[in-house]
Order: sequence, then structure tokens, then C-alpha cells
Amino acid sequence: MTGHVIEATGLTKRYNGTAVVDGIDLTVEEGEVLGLLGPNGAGKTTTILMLLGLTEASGGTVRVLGKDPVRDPLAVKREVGYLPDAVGFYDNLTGRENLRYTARLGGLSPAEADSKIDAALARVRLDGVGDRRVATYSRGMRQRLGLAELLMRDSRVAILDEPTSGLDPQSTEELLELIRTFSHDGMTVLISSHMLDVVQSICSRVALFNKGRIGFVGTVAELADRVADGAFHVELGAEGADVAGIAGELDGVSGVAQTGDGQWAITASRDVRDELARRIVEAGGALRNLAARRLSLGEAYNLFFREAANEA
Ligand SMILES: Nc1ncnc2c1ncn2[C@@H]1O[C@H](COP(=O)(O)OP(=O)(O)OP(=O)(O)O)[C@@H](O)[C@H]1O
Repeated sequence: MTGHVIEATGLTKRYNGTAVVDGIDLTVEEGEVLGLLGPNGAGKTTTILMLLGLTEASGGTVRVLGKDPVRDPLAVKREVGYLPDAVGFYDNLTGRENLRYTARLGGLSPAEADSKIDAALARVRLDGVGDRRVATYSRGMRQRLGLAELLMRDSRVAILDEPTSGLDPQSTEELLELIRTFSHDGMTVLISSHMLDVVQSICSRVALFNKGRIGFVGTVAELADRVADGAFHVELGAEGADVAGIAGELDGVSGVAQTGDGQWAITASRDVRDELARRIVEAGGALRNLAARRLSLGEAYNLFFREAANEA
């Protein structure tokens, strides 16, 4: 046992001699929520399939809970739950019957299964509709049934593929809140998604896949530091002063762009608002508005891939 929940070293997958996952290193700790991000075809799904033992690596090693998913697929399958984009339930069975079916496949006794199913349905707030056919469920309810299945199976790791796609804002928030509580209880969660605001709201770290490699792994703040030489995005409205000149002279400012009439966007490695305001007023200018926020994951992500494209 390595101590890490997931540990991949030099993990590689080649199809017809072309590496679609090209020597990635990744470690994930217990209770982490890690976002797997990157453009279509970057290698996220292939990596997930290797973690699940559903496809064999062409090179490198991978351990999930200390086990090799290819050599020991049943052990990994027992402890790792996978929620694909469209969860496959039997529409003609009820939610409860679907879970009973999975429980039987997993070797649970009927009595043990029933008590676990009751608890899991209650936890995802489907206890009132557990005896309705899944055909009548909304997409949000299906996703929650998928989470109930992970709970029923006592999964220690959950791999979720676009869990909130197609959900309305309220169902999205409900699902994210459930995932947060699972992670607080020690479940390790990997989420592959293109919905960057969702990822930002739930993930402790993100891994950015680019052409089969992981170009960055860390927190959103670390990503912002790396791509923008700073994590602050200042929006400023001012008149009667040379804003570009004043801002450009401040320590830590890495970018100044005019975004409209008297409106400016400034990127800085620290919060420069006080100094900026003082200097503009001292120069005889008038301040109209001033706000600072951290770079969002979406902004940092776009900068990262723009930089990667320029380097290519
Ligand atoms: N069975 C296969 N045979 C040949 N090439 C494959 C196979 N499966 C995937 N690929 C290729 O591997 C590359 C990585 O695909 P993968 O599905 O892992 O990307 P992804 O990051 O998950 O993309 P998406 O965001 O669209 O899900 C793609 O170029 C894809 O065409």
C-alpha cells in the first residue's frame, strides 16, 4: 500500500503506436475532489479507463488503493464506483429494484442490501420515489440514484464523468452538495468535466490534460499564479488620468487592458486597489468603480491553453 488512493507513474496508452496518454504522473489523496480538465481528446477518459482496469496501460504503473486495476480488477471494482455520463439503469425497474439488482451482483445478502439501499436512498433524498419506475425519473434523479449506488456499495473512490451535464441549476447544486458531503466523509472523488464553474465550486485541485499529458496539477489559485503571474483581476473605471501608465508602474502588475470607455482590466500578483486608487486621485483623476477578484478557473484555464498553443 503506497498511502495514496491513486498513484500513477509514467502512465501511457498507445493506440496504433500513437500515445493518447503520454507518461502521466498523478497522485490523489483520500477525501480529495480532483477535477480532470482539458479539451476533447486530451486523454481524460482513457486515463479513467486505465484507473478502472477497463483498458490496459501500454506503459507505466497505476495503483488504486494500492492495487493494480489490471491484475486485480475485482478488488478495484469493489471499491471504486464509476458514474458515466449517462448512467445505465433499467427503466422498467424501480429505483430500489435497480439497486437490489446491483447489490445481488456485488454479492450482498438481500437483508444487508435492503438496509443499505434504504439508507442510500434517504441520503440522496430519493426515499419518497424509490418504488417508482426509473423511466419516470428526471436526469437529476437518475444521477442521484447513481450516487446512491456508490453509497450502497461503500465505494471509497468515485469517478464521475460530467455528473451535472443537462441538470438545471437547482439540481446541479443539490448534486454538488451531496458530492461535498461524500468527500467530507472520506470518499475520494475524481470529476471529469468541461463545466469549469462546477469544477471550481467543488474541486480541491484540478489536473489539466493537454495532448495526453498533464500540463498542470494543483489548486485554482496555483493555476492562476502560474498562468497570469498573479491571481488578482482588478476592474477599474476612471477618468482624467493616465490609467495605463499609472497601473503599469505598480509592482506586481502583469497586464493592463482597456475594456471600454474609461474601463480597465488589470492583472496583478497582489491586491493593488488601494495604491491604484490613491495614485489616480493624486494624478487628478476621478474614480468611478474599483473591484478585485481572484482569476476564475475559466479565465485561468483559457490562459493556460492559449499559452500551450503558443508554445506548440
Ligand atoms: N479505442 C480507441 N482506439 C483508437 N483511439 C482511441 C480509442 N479511444 C480513444 N482514442 C483516442 O484517444 C484520444 C484521447 O481520447 P479520450 O476519450 O481519452 O479523450 P478525453 O479527454 O476523454 O475527451 P472528451 O473530453 O471528449 O471526453 C482521442 O484522440 C481518441 O480519438
